[in-house]
Amino acid sequence: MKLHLEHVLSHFGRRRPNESRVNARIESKGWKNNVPSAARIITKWKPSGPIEIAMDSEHIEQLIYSQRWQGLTVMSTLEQGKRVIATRDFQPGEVVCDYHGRVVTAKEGRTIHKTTRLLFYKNCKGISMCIDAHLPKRDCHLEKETFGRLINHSRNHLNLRHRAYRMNYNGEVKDVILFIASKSISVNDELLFDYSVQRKSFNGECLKLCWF
Ligand SMILES: C[S@@+](CC[C@H](N)C(=O)[O-])C[C@H]1O[C@@H](n2cnc3c(N)ncnc32)[C@H](O)[C@@H]1O
Repeated sequence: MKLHLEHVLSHFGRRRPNESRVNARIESKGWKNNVPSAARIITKWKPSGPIEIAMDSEHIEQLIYSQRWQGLTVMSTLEQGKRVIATRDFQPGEVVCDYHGRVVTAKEGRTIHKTTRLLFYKNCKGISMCIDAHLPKRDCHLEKETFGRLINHSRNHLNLRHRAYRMNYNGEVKDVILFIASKSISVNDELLFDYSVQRKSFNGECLKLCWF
């Protein structure tokens, strides 16, 4: 029983599964005896293993591809526009969602348009790159607006950290930005990350922003 439990827990190392995923995993293994219930496995689950392991996870790959990240909803307020709100708890270290868009060089990113919804990062070779998420929907999931591009900024109250990883995505090795919970996130908490810009960034343009 313990071995089965540990096996399933490690399979879902960085993202809490739902019951149907746990049951599918158990079924795929063909176990007949000493099988813990899906509910027990989910209760025992906590983020485990190096985050790099999540990159080999079919579970995370499917969530990125389908954008069916559960546990999140979008709400709007007049002052802050759209905001991404948690509808379930997330534990520190859990993958919450990704920043989804077209991967371009940072140079290209700076020339396309000067709006927000561009996330600049360095890839594993140290090259400056950019995820361009200005389009609300991507070819790969036309019916879904992605969550990552709607997450607001906070330096002092952030609950997500973001980092670029390489992973197999739709048959290719690609850069993917994952948002990981940096602290416990409770139901109704707004998701927030640090955009890594300062009030004086962009020649002081941010000084004028009331939300900054
Ligand atoms: C990536 S979008 C985030 C989603 C955005 N709220 C929306 O309605 O689409 C970035 C824009 O959101 C707004 N924003 C970001 N963080 C904010 C905050 N802490 N308070 C108010 N507005 C914020 C700014 O207008 C910023 O240009």
